[in-house]
Amino acid sequence: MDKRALKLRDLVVLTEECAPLAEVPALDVAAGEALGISGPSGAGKSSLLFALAGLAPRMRGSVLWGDTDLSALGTPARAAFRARHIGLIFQDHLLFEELGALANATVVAGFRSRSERRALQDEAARRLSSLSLPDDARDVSRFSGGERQRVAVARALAHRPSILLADEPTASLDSANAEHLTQLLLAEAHQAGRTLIVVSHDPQLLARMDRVITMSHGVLVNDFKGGSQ
Ligand SMILES: Nc1ncnc2c1ncn2[C@@H]1O[C@H](COP(=O)(O)OP(=O)(O)OP(=O)(O)O)[C@@H](O)[C@H]1O
Repeated sequence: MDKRALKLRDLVVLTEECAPLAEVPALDVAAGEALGISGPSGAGKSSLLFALAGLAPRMRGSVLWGDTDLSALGTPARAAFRARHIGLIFQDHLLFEELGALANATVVAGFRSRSERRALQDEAARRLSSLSLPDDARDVSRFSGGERQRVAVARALAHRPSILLADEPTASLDSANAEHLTQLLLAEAHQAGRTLIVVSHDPQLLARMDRVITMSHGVLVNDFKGGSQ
């Protein structure tokens, strides 16, 4: 796995109609760092996270992951970069309801060669098992909220991405499961070297990040060092 630092310069995330959603003049995140994004509802946190994944409707400025500037890529190249380098945990999971856990966890297989697909399948199965999810044939539509969350986590990690982006990952979890997921995410950053960026309202999760930035009214207003454990 290669490691990817993030460098944002003069970033403005825009709607289709070119209205500003989030602005970040400059931000640097080291490879393997755990960054939290906090701020009130509607502050532009998810819009920023989507831009970091190359999913913003429009953007100006640069989003450099290592030497790749996402803002300079067209839609297919962004999708290919995402499939190879980014693991995404969405706020509402965004699973394919009619598919099982393993099929959901291997959705990027279409971007892979045959030999890579084998490795992806193996890693997805290993992740599902370590998250205590049986590899059964049930559609995920029949899964509980906590099980769905764990499928989303397995999917984000199955292709061994260098970048892990999570939107409110602990929002629907009880405190024990939230703590378990927090530990898992931090281990992915500090032990595996994945660059971790998490949007959250959860003060316990944010307190564990290496650094937290705060968004307000679509603008980055604060950037401070936290105390991860
Ligand atoms: N594609 C879009 N077109 C128009 N407006 C949008 C679009 N995406 C987001 N918005 C608006 O931009 C604002 C910021 O949304 P965003 O989801 O980034 O906020 P947030 O800080 O993540 O909020 P929350 O904490 O409630 O999830 C909101 O008012 C939202 O309705």
